[in-house]
Amino acid sequence: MESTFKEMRDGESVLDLSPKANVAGGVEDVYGEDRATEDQLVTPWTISIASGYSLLRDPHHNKGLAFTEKERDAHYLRGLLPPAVATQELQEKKLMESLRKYEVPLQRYMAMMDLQERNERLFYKLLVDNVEELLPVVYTPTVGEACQKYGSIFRRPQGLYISLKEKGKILEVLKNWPEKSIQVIVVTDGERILGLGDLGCQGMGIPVGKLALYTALGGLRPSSCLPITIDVGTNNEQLLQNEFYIGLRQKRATGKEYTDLLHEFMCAVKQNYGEKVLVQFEDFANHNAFELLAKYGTSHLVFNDDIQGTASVVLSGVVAALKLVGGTLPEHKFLFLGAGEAGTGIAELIALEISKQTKTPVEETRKKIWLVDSKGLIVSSRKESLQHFKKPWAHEHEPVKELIDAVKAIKPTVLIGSSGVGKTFTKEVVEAMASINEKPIILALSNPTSQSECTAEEAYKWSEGRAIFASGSPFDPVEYNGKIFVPGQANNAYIFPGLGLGLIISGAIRVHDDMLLAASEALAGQVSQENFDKGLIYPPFSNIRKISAHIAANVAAKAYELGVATRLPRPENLVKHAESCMYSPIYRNYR
Ligand SMILES: NC(=O)C1=CN([C@@H]2O[C@H](COP(=O)(O)OP(=O)(O)OC[C@H]3O[C@@H](n4cnc5c(N)ncnc54)[C@H](OP(=O)(O)O)[C@@H]3O)[C@@H](O)[C@H]2O)C=CC1
Ligand SMILES: CC(=O)C(=O)O
Ligand SMILES: [Mg+2]
Repeated sequence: MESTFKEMRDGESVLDLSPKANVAGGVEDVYGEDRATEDQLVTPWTISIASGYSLLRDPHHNKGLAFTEKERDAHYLRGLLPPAVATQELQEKKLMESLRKYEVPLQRYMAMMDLQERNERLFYKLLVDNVEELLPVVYTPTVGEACQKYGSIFRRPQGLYISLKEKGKILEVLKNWPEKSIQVIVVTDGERILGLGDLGCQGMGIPVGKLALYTALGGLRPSSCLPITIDVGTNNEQLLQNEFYIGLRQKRATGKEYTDLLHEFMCAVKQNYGEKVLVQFEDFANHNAFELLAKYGTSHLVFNDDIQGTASVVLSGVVAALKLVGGTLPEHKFLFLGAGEAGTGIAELIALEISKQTKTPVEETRKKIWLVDSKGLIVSSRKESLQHFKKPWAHEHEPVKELIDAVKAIKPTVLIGSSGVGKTFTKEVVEAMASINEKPIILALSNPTSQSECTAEEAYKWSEGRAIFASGSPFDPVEYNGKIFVPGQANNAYIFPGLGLGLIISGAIRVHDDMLLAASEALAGQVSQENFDKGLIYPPFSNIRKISAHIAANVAAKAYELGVATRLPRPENLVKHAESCMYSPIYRNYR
């Protein structure tokens, strides 16, 4: 059965620039943030959606026990629900209580995914209101375990799967997706999922999780977000042998077969959604990631979260840390363990910022930054055999094999872990940093928690409480010598939701490095004295929607300044505008 009813829906309206809806025809504008396009201002929203039993099974519109008596009458729900009517707040309380009873994180993840499938608004209400508690459930570290076990826990498909079988038909596949006005795509090919390696098709947990954050943290509409996994096979033998594996059972396609499929995908995306859809590359292996970004960066609105988002968040953390450790950015010296996407991406953005501050060529400012890969310190004698993204970091120095020797030789003030290998910041390494620096900055970025270069407790204990520490996955506060130390989370989740929102509200058609710097500056500007007093270099995630609005505003302002914004005229107050565009998960009233 189908009924026609009017609601103020989070349709194509949210990110349009038209004035607030005051729609004739009685649509209930109960929530201030609802917006409407100009068309809708003329024609009242009247949409036909399922009613009765099907309405209860439609996650976009289902409200469970929160359907009012009137709604139960109007939409054929009588008898399909028990008599009690609950508020969204009561539903939220009940769900949080039951989530907290699960002892196994993966059970919490599955409960959250079930909720997303059952009642989307309630899912986002929980996530927005309990972000610090639920981020580790829907995101790192638990999403890592979920991807590893994705086949076993698979119930209903989420997102779009594009495999080699769909070669030549990708446009048709995109058209199968039920939502038409897509604004952000997060796509992976599953080859480097967090620090867990090649998880093939099971990497889908990552685009799904990242896009949940786009909505909860950045206010993008759920219906405008599309998670995609491109399946070209996997080289993970364990998965290939696993009877529950959900992907293609073959080794990864490479070379022309791979690039042709990706090219067909990128062309189909532009053809189907236009040039203003943001494509976020996520967790590709570095041998493809840099090339894809370079190849499509000039023709599409693309962003690589691991290279660019991470760079922006880490630069922000380091700039904020200067308030605690003193000195200017150009006065600091950086050493990385890991010279891949994250490591070289961060290094390049720091070098760019120093270059802007000192008006020195970036070739010069790079000399303050050193990287160690699996073969040791990157030095000029290795230049010939290095991958292209490492070459700019091959400075004059004698070969050094071990990290500890590199720390002693380079004497960095900032040590950044981006290797994907856990426990590599040993006691000796942290002690060496603490002997060189009064307040060493130590960032263990690798995810999930098992791959963190060291724990928060180790960083504080081994540095005798002097380290300024942050990590990619969250750690609890640590008590050391009677003092509580609160570690921050240096994760690109601070940046991509706000950056994406800024690109969308300005209608940007390209991503530019200056936007990453603008995002970074906005984030650093949100760290309060109270945060600094606790040793934090990032603001708490509980303020993330406000933080995202500031990031979005800075990014949009840069887009207008660079002439790549297409939404005109430019709103005067971009922060307010960003806030007013954000999706609210509060239930709508139906009539
Ligand atoms: N906190 C955050 O927001 C983010 C965290 N990350 C995390 O960073 C990690 C790396 O990601 P990414 O840069 O994309 O991965 P890449 O594969 O691109 O790079 C990994 C780098 O680490 C080096 N490496 C591997 N093993 C060792 C070792 N034992 N000793 C020294 N170096 C080693 C590799 O060396 P070689 O080149 O010689 O193989 C390579 O240079 C992952 O765990 C990921 O989860 C990534 C993005 C964001
Ligand atoms: C956080 C993230 O993007 C990663 O670990 O890959
Ligand atoms: Mg990533």
